[in-house]
Amino acid sequence: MQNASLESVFYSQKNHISPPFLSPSSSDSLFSPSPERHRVSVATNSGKRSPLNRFNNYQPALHPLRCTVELKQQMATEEAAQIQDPRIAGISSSIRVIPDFPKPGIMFQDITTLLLDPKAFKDTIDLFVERYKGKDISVVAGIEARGFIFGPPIALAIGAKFVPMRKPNKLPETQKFPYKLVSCKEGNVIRVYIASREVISEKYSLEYGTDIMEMHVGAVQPGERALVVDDLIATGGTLCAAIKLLERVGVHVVESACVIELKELKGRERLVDKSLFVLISST
Ligand SMILES: O=P(O)(O)OC[C@H]1O[C@H](OP(=O)(O)OP(=O)(O)O)[C@H](O)[C@@H]1O
Ligand SMILES: Nc1ncnc2[nH]cnc12
Repeated sequence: MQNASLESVFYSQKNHISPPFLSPSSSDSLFSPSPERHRVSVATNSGKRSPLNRFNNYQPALHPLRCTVELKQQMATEEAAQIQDPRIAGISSSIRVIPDFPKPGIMFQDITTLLLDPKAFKDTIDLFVERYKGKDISVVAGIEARGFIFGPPIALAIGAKFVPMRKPNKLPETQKFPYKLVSCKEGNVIRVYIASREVISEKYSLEYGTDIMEMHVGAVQPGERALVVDDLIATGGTLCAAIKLLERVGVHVVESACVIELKELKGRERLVDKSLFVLISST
């Protein structure tokens, strides 16, 4: 079997960059059980790295749920089949890492340098589009702020609408009927305030703080199939909040897609059985 040689391609790279990865725990029908599922092309890893790029310790992305004795053999086979796409090295080397931003101890993954590189940016969008085109996804939900950069071009290319998942108090709410007048027993008219149902919110925790995410309820319909897009998964709190918001209004989240995964923060574990696809994974 060609596993040995493929593994050596994987592990001998100086720039250990993980291949695109689909959580096998996904019960979704995004991909048919055909060989297409893990189709990728051979890695050359020839892209030049920026001196500021600290993504220097990559390894193949493994889903924690896969780490059982029973699945070891299957894992080895699947990992060997996940040959890197040559475009990923260029994308990885275009990302800058800023130490101690926004707080001491945080290695900030800055995708603005990826955006300055048209090839890396296009390759990033293309890799996602190739994965999601024809998968019956009607909603791409992008997370503020950096999900607003990657989400819209993916949505346009796959023929889906784009729904922004915003920071609090940014989405306009309908204020037309903030209350209704109701007669009570005594014949008095009282004012009953109605919570606006235009925007729903989820509070969540981050690597460096907490935040609230909001979505317009009417933007999506129950039963729609959504892809959640962001630049990066760290602790997974942000993606969890986005998935919760969509599921609260009856949307089926097919998968979440990020450019970067910070594996050491174990966000994938927090997603439990929700499928996650990333282009680049760091340890
Ligand atoms: O997996 P998590 O621990 O939840 O972190 C990931 C989130 O953190 C970053 O956004 P940030 O909250 O810094 O907001 P910004 O994009 O508006 O700067 C990043 O763009 C993700 O959205
Ligand atoms: N290290 C990091 N770099 C960029 N965005 C982040 N969001 C959470 N952690 C981050």
